[in-house]
Amino acid sequence: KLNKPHQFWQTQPMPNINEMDKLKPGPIQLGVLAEVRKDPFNLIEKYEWFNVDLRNEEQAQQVYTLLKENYVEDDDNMFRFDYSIEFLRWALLPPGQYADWLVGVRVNQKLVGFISGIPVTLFIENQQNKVKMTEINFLCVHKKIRSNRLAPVLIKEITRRVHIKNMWQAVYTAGIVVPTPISQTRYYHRSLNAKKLIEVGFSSLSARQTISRQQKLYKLPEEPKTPGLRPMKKKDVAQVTKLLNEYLKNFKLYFKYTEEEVKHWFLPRKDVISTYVVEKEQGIVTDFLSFYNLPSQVINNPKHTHLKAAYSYYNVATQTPIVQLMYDALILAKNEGFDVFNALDIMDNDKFLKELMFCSGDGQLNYYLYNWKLENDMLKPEEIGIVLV
Ligand SMILES: CN(C)Cc1n[nH]c2ccc(-c3ccc(F)cc3OCCn3ccnc3)cc12
Repeated sequence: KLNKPHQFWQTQPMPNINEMDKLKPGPIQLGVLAEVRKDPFNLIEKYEWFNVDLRNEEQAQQVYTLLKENYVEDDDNMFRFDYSIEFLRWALLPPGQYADWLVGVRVNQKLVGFISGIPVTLFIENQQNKVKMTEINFLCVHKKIRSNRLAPVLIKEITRRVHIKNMWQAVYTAGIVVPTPISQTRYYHRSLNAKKLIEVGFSSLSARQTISRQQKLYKLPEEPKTPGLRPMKKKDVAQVTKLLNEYLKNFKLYFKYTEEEVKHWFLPRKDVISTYVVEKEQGIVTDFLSFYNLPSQVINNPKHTHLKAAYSYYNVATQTPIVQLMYDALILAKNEGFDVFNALDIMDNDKFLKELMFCSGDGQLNYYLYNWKLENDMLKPEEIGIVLV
C-alpha cells in the first residue's frame, strides 16, 4: 500500500509534476480494447453493483436521497447541494446515454454509493483534437461508509465501463485538488435576495452595513431591458445551435452540440434550466442566456431550509452587450425566485462579474482531463468553454 498522499491517483494516467515536460500532448496511455476487463471490479462482502434507471421513480428517489444527504458541501459545511430528481434526469439522461453508465452500489437494497458518466465529444486545444469521451460527475459515498476505499472502486468501475466502449479519456470537475488540475477556476456570487442571504449566513454585515442598505445596493429593475428577450422555444433550436457552436470555438476546451443536444440541454424545463433568447426583426435570434436551478440545503438553520441558487450556464452575446445581457439574466433569475446568481470566471464571464457586483466565492472549482496531456499543462479559466453541473 502506497503511503503517499493521493495513493490512488498516483496509479492513474494523469501527468504528475516531474514527468510534465517529458510527455507529448495527447493521450498518455493508448487503450487496448482486448485488454479491458469484461467483468465488474470486486466489491467487499454484501456490497453489489446496481445500474440505476433514473426513469424509475423509486430508483431516482434513492439517488436523490443519497446525494441530498451525502454530496458536496461548502468549505464551512453550512450548505449541501440538493439536486432535484428532474434536474438529475436532465443532467444524466442526455441523447446517446448508456444504461450502464449510471453506476450504483447497494447494500441490502439500499444505495450507498454512486458515480455517473455521460458521453460527450470534447474539442481539446484545437479543432483536430475532437475526442469522444465521458463526462464524469456525482461521485458520492454515504457518509457512514467513508474510508472503506469505495470511491476508488467506483472510479475504476466506471473507467472500465467507458473503456469497454472504446473511449479512453474523461473530463470532470471538483472543489478539491487531486493530481492534476488542467485549470483552477473561481466562483462568484451576485446577491438577489440580500435579506435571505444574511439570514442563512451566506453573507454577513460589517459594522457600517444594514440589511436595508444591502437591499438598496443590490436592487434590480422589475423587468429586463433588452427588447425581444423571451423564453427559448423549440423553433429557436436551429439558430441557438449555430450561435452556440460558433461562440464556443473561441475556447480551448468545448463541446460541439447537435440540434438534438441543444433541445435537451437548453429547452426550458421548469425548476431545472431557463434559457432566454433575444429575437430581432424577421425572427432573427442574435443572443441567448441560460442558467440552471441548483438549490443548496441550509444545514441547521432555524428559519430557512434552502438557498435558491441560479448558476450561469452558457451565454452568447453577438449583438447585445454581454453586461446588459447578464444584467437581464439577474433580473429574470430574481423574478423566478432565486436568492443568488452564481458564475465561474470561465469563458467571457470576467467581462461582467465586477460590473454587475458579483462577490468572490470562498473556494475554487478545478477542471480535470483523464489520460490527456495538454500542450502547456494548464489552461486559463477564460480558455475553458464547458460548464459541468
Ligand atoms: C460542478 N459539480 C461537479 C458540482 C461540484 N462539486 N464540487 C463543487 C465545488 C464548487 C461548486 C461550485 C460551482 C460554481 C459555483 F458558483 C459555486 C460552487 O460551489 C459553491 C460552494 N458550495 C458547495 C456546495 N454548496 C455550495 C460546484 C461543485
